[in-house]
Amino acid sequence: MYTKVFLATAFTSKSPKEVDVLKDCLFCIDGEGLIERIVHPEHADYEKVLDEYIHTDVFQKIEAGSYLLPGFVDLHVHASQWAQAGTALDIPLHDWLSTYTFPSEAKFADLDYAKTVYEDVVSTLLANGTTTALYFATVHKDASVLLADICAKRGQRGLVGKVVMDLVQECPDYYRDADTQTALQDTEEFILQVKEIAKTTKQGVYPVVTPRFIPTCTEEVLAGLGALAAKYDTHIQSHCSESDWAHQHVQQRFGKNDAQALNDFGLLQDKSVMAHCNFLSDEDAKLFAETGSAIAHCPVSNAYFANSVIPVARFAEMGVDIGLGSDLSGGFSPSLYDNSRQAVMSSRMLEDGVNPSVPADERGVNDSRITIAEAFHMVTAGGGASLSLPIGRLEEGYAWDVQRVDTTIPSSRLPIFDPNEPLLDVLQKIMYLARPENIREVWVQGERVHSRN
Ligand SMILES: Nc1nc2[nH]cnc2c(=O)[nH]1
Repeated sequence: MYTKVFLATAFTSKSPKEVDVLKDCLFCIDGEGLIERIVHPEHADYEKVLDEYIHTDVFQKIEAGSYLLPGFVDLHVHASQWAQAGTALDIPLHDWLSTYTFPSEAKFADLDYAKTVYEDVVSTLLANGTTTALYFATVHKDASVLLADICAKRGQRGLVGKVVMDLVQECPDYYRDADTQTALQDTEEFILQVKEIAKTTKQGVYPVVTPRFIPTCTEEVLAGLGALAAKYDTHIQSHCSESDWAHQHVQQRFGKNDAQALNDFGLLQDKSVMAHCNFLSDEDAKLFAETGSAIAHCPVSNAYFANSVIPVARFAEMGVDIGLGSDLSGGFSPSLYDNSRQAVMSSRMLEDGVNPSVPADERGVNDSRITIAEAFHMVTAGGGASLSLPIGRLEEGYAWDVQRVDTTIPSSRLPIFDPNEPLLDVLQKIMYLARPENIREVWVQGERVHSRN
């Protein structure tokens, strides 16, 4: 017996560059919220399965004009920074952190305030089609546990990190870990508490070891965090080679690139996701591919803070796992649709170049462009592979993490006039033009967690 059966037309990524259209398929969901079977109209038992379920209350027909897409995976989001989204994007990263972000994050010592912001950001991401999020919380252990608890209760697959920053010279007195030992002890307690919360969920919540970035961390804490991640087999997240300033800071301190330094501390492994990575050398990218570490590409944020466009096409070609991150609030938008659009636009600017006074053949970087299908891959299957979780694809054995996009709502700006429009064109229009209003239902691990009537 299936617990749910959907009759729908859906899109899923077939390969990094190709999309599969699943037309009028039956998606059969098991009791754990996994896709047990996808029955295509040409399968011999299609009519039999349809007849068996069509008159039951576990059957749902997705009406014409609505399409199912895998839920999106946000590989880099500072949940606390939702409170300052859209502000101060005109100043450099270092100033933005010290004048806006650290004071704003310090407020999360207050659990009531943390609850208000965290409930809102989790709901907002779900309403934007984001079913899995890799979150930075703040340095505060209790508020970070609270974020994991809110994800658990709202049904979002949250991977949550208590942020570690213990380097006295680089962190303000009002906002850092008390000392190195406390940072490590708080992280260990945090990991254990989140593992307990995870037992109460169907979709899973996960503790993530989270050194903010090398510039705010002592060597002792970085090594200790690498050891904790190994001990508890957790995910790891940080920022890596984001901007000229951050990249050079690590070079000056260790005489090597960020990627190499992170690896030396045991922080690059299969469940590591590093944000930005704009200044990775080819050697660094090889290290990412060899260790199975992933890049969280944050194209909106990068336009403000990264001083460059990351060559994702080259790194993908080298075998690095890549997904997309909203990077609230270096990126102002909670929508991974917006980030997919920006990923394509930024890649085109890298390929063509941006300075009109330079001759065309010297202006850009060849073979840098990505298509919207590649962005769709990054925001779904690429995100799932980056986290080593069975999510981001509509395939048997994967979680039923799905968004229903209705292209027919009256306020929709989706110009679909021809009922026979090729479905791959419909997907392109959805990726470029859909807004939260179009996202009518969202499921995580088989449970409906958002609906808009
Ligand atoms: N974009 C971004 N980069 C960082 N580097 C260290 N902390 C941050 C942060 O909060 N946002």
